[in-house]
Amino acid sequence: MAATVIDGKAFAAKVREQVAEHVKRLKDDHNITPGLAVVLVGEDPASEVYVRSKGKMTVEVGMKSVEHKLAADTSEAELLALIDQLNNDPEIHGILVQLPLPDHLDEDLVINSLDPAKDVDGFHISNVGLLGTGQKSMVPCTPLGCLMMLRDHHGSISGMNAVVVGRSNIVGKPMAQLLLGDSCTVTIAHSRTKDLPEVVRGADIVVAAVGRPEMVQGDWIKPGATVIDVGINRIERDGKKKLVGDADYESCAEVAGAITPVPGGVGPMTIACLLANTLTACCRANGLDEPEGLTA
Ligand SMILES: Nc1nc2c(c(=O)[nH]1)N[C@@H](CN(C=O)c1ccc(C(=O)N[C@@H](CCC(=O)O)C(=O)O)cc1)CN2
Repeated sequence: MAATVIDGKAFAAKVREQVAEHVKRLKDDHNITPGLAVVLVGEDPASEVYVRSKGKMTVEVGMKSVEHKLAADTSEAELLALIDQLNNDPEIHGILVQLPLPDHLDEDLVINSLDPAKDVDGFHISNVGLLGTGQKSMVPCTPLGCLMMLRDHHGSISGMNAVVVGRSNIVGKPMAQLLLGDSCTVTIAHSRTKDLPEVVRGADIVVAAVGRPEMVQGDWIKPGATVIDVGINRIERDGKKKLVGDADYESCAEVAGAITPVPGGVGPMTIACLLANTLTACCRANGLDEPEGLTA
């Protein structure tokens, strides 16, 4: 039987609608407008597209959007000075530094210079520690989006076996923490895991976040399992450019119970969750209740 396709694009639109309703209420009841600052260093074409969409969607949900586009040769000191200015700006509740950064900039140093309360990417070491210890934190957008889709599809994922294929700080590790927080039995696997197909075959939930085009194959999937594909890989096939995930969609969809497509699955949820996180950061900064259903 063919898998149910989890429509991330439609789900993300619903999340953005909910965010917009909360933003309106914040304005009407408290005269507060959440503000998001996005910092882009350099001219990576994909990053430029993502930053443009973030700005557009921020404005669409009624928030204040600020974009800082810096030259590729911006020094670390200049970038840190801008972050310090944003950390101290009361109209800015969320700050995001678009990744990847040019090689001469120390990503960890830059991320850890953000005010953790404004770190809407959830990459600051304080937020990583808070998430790892089950405390209130800012949660990385892509894993949060995956969790929301899983909760929506399954209701509860408690007790399910989840295998996260990939161990990045941005997706794999926080994803595993979130699944554990929802009482899954979690395995973090990766490209060097011994007998990876057999490990994945034990999973009720497979999160493919390994960064290798179409690596997870249909015969690795337990019949009826849910496949969440985080990969975004631009490949060329039959002379045509194509966007594919880290799971081989055709073969996995034949066996899985549900699957996210690429494009139109996890990707759109990333920006929707960024907006949700900005709203959450704004509510926390103002001592207001957090929006229900939009946090981990
Ligand atoms: N500071 C950050 N940098 C990066 C992050 C991040 O979460 N924070 N994630 C990615 C890029 N990214 C957002 O920044 C992002 C990637 C993909 C999508 C998306 O909607 N993808 C579409 C396909 C779009 C396309 O055709 O290229 C989809 O999957 O349907 C949104 C945001 C790295 N950097």
